[in-house]
Amino acid sequence: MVGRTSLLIKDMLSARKLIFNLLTQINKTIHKSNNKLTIKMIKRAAGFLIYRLVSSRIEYLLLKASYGELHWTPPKGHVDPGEDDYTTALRETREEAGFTENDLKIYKDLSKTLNYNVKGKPKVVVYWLAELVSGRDPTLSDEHTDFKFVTKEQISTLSTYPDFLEMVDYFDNEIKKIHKL
Ligand SMILES: Nc1ncnc2c1ncn2[C@@H]1O[C@H](COP(=O)(O)OP(=O)(O)OP(=O)(O)OP(=O)(O)OC[C@H]2O[C@@H](n3cnc4c(N)ncnc43)[C@H](O)[C@@H]2O)[C@@H](O)[C@H]1O
Repeated sequence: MVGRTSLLIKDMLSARKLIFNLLTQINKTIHKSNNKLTIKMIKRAAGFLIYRLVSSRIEYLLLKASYGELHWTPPKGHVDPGEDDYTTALRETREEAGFTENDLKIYKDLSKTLNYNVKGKPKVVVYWLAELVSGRDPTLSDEHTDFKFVTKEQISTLSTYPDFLEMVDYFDNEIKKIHKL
């Protein structure tokens, strides 16, 4: 009896481990606290930190959301089921700013991933760096009411999230190397 019980417990533990691994693979996080397992869906989004050069000044594009806290972010949005991050970044940038690949020089090898919580749920956002080469202004959708091209210093008046500002710092240094500024 004792042997059968310990076998059963062993089976349950392996089953739990199997479920844990499977759920992790399908993009969920599992948190263990007070011996209880809770599962949180991870929201995933992708976009581009778009900059333009005006003489040798670097200016970044931010869009003002028409909902919620009316926050400012680069063009980005949720990854649809079956879509890869890069395709999402292109689609959302086209939908939110009207820019296609023809408007941009995309640095596919330069990307940053931000991890933060929205309403208690984890969110992952992948940004690639892209230069606006067409010189066009964005065409906004109804998700945004305004846009601004701002310098790195001015960004902190529109967004105060430390990880976002660190990312801008990182890209700013890369841009200076690319253009030998
Ligand atoms: N409150 C709301 N009311 C009505 N409709 C809504 C809504 N929120 C979303 N929607 C709908 O969802 C759609 C947007 O979807 P998408 O356009 O597909 O996705 P998104 O850009 O990732 O959404 P969002 O702007 O919410 O994301 P962010 O992480 O910047 O921002 C999400 C939150 O995280 C905060 N945040 C942003 N960056 C952060 C960071 N680095 N660290 C911590 N928090 C951050 C923001 O301030 C914001 O509070 C809209 O069309 C709208 O219909």
